[in-house]
Amino acid sequence: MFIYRPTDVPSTHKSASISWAGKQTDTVVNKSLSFQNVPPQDLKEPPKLKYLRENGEHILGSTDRGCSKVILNANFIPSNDADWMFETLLNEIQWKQQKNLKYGPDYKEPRLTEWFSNHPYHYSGVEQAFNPHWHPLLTALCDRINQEYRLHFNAVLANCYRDGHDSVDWHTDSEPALGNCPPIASLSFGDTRNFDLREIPATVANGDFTYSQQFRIPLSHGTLLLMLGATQHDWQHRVPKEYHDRKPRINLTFRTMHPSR
Ligand SMILES: O=C(O)CCC(=O)C(=O)O
Ligand SMILES: [Fe+2]
Repeated sequence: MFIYRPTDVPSTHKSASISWAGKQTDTVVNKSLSFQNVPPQDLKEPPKLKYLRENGEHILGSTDRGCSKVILNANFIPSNDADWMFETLLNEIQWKQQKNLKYGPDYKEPRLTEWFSNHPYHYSGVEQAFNPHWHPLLTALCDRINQEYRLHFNAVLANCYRDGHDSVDWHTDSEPALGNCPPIASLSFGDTRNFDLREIPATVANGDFTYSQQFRIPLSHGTLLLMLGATQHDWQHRVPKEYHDRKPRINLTFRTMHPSR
């Protein structure tokens, strides 16, 4: 790509002397226009949003912290089981709308949540009290994920998105209590919603994500997504609001709490 800039170019012609108001002028300068090549960094195109839809492991990227990757399993819960699980969780969890003090004293999160763990959880302006009263279905799902993927989850944040206006903004799940490079398992039920990931630039100081790699993963009924390696340090994620109607969706994010940290 080129950028158009006018430049002063001395005439290469042996110009005839020009007389103006009785005076001779010897130098003729042509105001001409030329195209100059501009250094590539000014012209970088923002990377295109890439969709991840295939089951299996996807490497997002790698930094000195290590590799960031996700594992997608859209068949983790067959749809007939996912149907009754969704209804059970929708009806039997004590959903509440939390305040998020990061955005002001009266700001309420645009979704409903409930936290299950022997420990309280504090994340970006929200305080979830400890709640050891796990729903038996959550215990069963946590045990199954721990066994199949050899993980040690002991906490779950349940999210309910009532419609397309509910969302969660860009964030990482990297609170100190989750330890270094925490694995997170996310299990979805109900309507499909987009799950976006964007790379945190090495120089994040100005908060400019224009040139960050970005992935979009549509998460459907019964889908398990594991976020592993350095994903919580090097990538942010969100569930954006939708312009079209969406039916309710429940998402369970399983985490490992290390209370001593
Ligand atoms: O709903 C989702 O898929 C993501 C939820 C999430 O990022 C969170 O609870 O931290
Ligand atoms: Fe998250």
